[in-house]
Order: sequence, then C-alpha cells, then structure tokens
Amino acid sequence: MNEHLAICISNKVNKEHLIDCIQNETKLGTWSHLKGALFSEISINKYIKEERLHGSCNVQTVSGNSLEFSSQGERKKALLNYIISKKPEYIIVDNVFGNLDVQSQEEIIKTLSKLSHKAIIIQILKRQEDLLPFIDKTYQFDNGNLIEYTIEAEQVEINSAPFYVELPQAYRSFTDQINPIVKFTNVSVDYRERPILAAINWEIKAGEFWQLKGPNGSGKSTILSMIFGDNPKAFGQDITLFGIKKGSGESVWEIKQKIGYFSSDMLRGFTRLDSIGNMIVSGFFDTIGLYKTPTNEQIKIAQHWLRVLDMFDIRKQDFLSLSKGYQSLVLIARAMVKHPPLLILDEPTNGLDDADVKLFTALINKIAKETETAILYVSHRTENGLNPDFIYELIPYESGSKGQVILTKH
Ligand SMILES: Nc1ncnc2c1ncn2[C@@H]1O[C@H](COP(=O)(O)OP(=O)(O)OP(=O)(O)O)[C@@H](O)[C@H]1O
Repeated sequence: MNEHLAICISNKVNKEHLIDCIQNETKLGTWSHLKGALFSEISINKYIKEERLHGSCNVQTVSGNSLEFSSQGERKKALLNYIISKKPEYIIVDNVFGNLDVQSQEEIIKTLSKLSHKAIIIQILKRQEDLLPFIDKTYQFDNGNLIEYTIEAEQVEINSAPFYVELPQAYRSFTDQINPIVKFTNVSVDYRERPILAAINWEIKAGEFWQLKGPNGSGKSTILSMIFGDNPKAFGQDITLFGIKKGSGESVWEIKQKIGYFSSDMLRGFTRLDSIGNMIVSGFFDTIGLYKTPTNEQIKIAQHWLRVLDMFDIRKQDFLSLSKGYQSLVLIARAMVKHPPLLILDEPTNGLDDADVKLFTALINKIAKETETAILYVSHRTENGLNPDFIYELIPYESGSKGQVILTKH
C-alpha cells in the first residue's frame, strides 16, 4: 500500500527548494529513485516556454488550443491528463485547487484518489482546507527535514483587524465620478468562431464591491482583459469605462491610471531588486519598480500606506526579501496609492497560505469600508470574511457565456 503524505508549508518556505529536495535527494524519502511527476504551475510555465520556443509541447488541451491561449483551469486539466499518461510512481501535487472551479475541484479529488492506488501522492499544502481526503500522514518542512505534524482546526490565529492606521484620503476627489464606472452593453466575444461571451450587460458603480465568478473557460479573464488590458476584442463593442466609450481615442495609459490591479501572477518572476518603499511609490507611474522621481505628495501618500501595513521601519528593505503574503500586501498598496476608482483583484489569494489570506482579507475589507474605490475580485474560492456586495456569475452555453447578477446582502 502506498503511503500518501502532505507537507504543510507557509509562504516563508522556499517551495522550489522543497520540490528539488523531494525530486533529487534521499534525505526526505526514497522517491528520487522512482519515476516522478510534478503537478504544479511551475510545470505549466515550463511547458508554455517550450511551446513558445518550438511551436508545440507534449501537453495537449482538450480543445486543441495552445497552452498559452488556454484558460488557467484548462491548462491544469491538460497537465493532469499528461501526467496520468506518463504513469508516474509518485506525483508531487502543488496548490491542487488553485484556478480550478468548484466542479473541477471535485473531479480532481476523484482522479487523484484513483491515482493514489497506483502512485504515491505528495501534496504540498498551504491551505488546511485543501488537504486531500486520502492523505495518510502530514508533515512540516523544517530546516530541510520532514517533521510529523497534526493539523488541527483553526490553528491560524490572526487578529481580524490587524491594520490600525486609517487609509490615506483621496488626493484627488472622485465625487464628480461618472457613474457607472464600467458599463458593458450587449458585449459578445468569440475566438476563432468559438463563442465565449454572449450579450453581456453589466454595470459597476462607484464604491461597489463585486466578485466575478464562473467555471473554468467561461470568460472571466476575457472580461478583465477588455477592462484593463488591450484585448483587441474590445474594439467595436459597446464598453464604457469611466464615462468614455472604449475605442474613442483614450490611451491604454489613461485607463490604467484609473485602475489599480493586482494578480497573484505578479508575484512570480520578479527579479529586479527594489525596496518596499519604491515598490509602493511606483504605483503612481504604473511601472513595477521606480524610474521617475516622485513628488513630495506622492512620497507622503506612499509613506502613509507603509504605516498602514506596519512596514515603515523596513521600507528600505528589499521587496523580494518579504514572504509572498507580505509581497501581495505591498502590491495592493502599490495598486491603491493613486486612489483609483476601480481596484481589480485577479485570483488574489492563489498560492497564499492561511495566515496570509487572513491578512489579505482584512486589508481588502478595510479598503472596501474606508475608500470610494470600487472592487472587482475574480476568484473560484469563497474566502470566509470577504463579503462582496454583488456577484456577477458567468454561466456557459454553447452560444457563449451569459451573465447573471446575484445580490449577496439583501
Ligand atoms: N487568445 C485566445 N485565442 C483562442 N482562445 C482563447 C484566447 N484567449 C482565451 N481563449 C479561450 O476563451 C475561453 C475563455 O477563456 P478565459 O481565460 O477568459 O476563461 P476564464 O473564465 O478566465 O477561465 P479560468 O477560470 O480557467 O481561468 C477559454 O476556453 C480559452 O481557451
């Protein structure tokens, strides 16, 4: 009988190092002698690189779409199918439910349970609620060793209001803000004649807190890219952002000035050395890292945010020295310094551990309460304590996804 294990880690542990130890060293276990596979965003990124380089890779999606142009959930499903076809003797399963919709989460539990009869499953676990049901033993990774560890309910004790300092007031007022700030009228999108969105009608007004949800591939990122990105599919559509019809001469830069954006993807791949303080100030210029000289007022606002996060004393410290959870708090402050009318959070808790999710939730609730900024949050997870006013749910049909509005507090 295979013994399956979970290794519980916080965001302070170097996950890549842990994976390397499992794959290549015998100190943790004897897996390195076996044929292994890695189910992780790390592998997906590797295959996307390969695809870019050679035009294709071994991991095939169900629709035949390239990995690069597939949705996050579609990529994960394609990777799992590929891994199964390789018949590994052990599988490292990292962030098992990240980016998967509720139905796919149930399916993956079934698939992995079945696989667990043939292969050893080594789960890397940051969220207690993600523990796979067939796991036999749980460990912590401590100083390069595995120490047996029992998960107990609600071990994570975090003050529910850890941010005491009031948020800075808007340095420019949005009281003359044109409402709604986002308006989609009959927006339909298809990719290579495959309908994705069908007649989307949606309005976000100033100060509202929205969650956008829907199954994998239903078109959430497509909607976001039409608001925040420069998706060519937005042209010729009836989309009004901040009172200006999209495509009527405004620059992407003008739109981005009014939107704060944070995605868990931003935490990956930073190599540039910059201080925590500079990272926050750079939000005024929509650059990652500081290239321009900020005004005194901009410095004052950034310092205020540093005090909110209780990071003023460590402001000169390297941003990369922070844990992923603290890096995300800094990047949210960075998104907020310009006091944007709209804050977009794209899968913001993906990859965070339990303690960091609690801090993140407290900061977002504070922003919702103390500012006029509307929040649009995209996630498959329902985070306890994060309470959007409305949900916009995409429901897929052959003819493209339709949207429905759900009021959550009435
Ligand atoms: N550039 C593109 N070319 C072809 N197909 C695309 C492109 N971009 C997206 N798609 C397809 O459009 C559909 C919607 O993708 P999108 O990323 O918007 O979904 P999503 O709801 O964000 O999914 P997930 O929850 O899995 O991230 C997917 O089936 C995807 O494969």
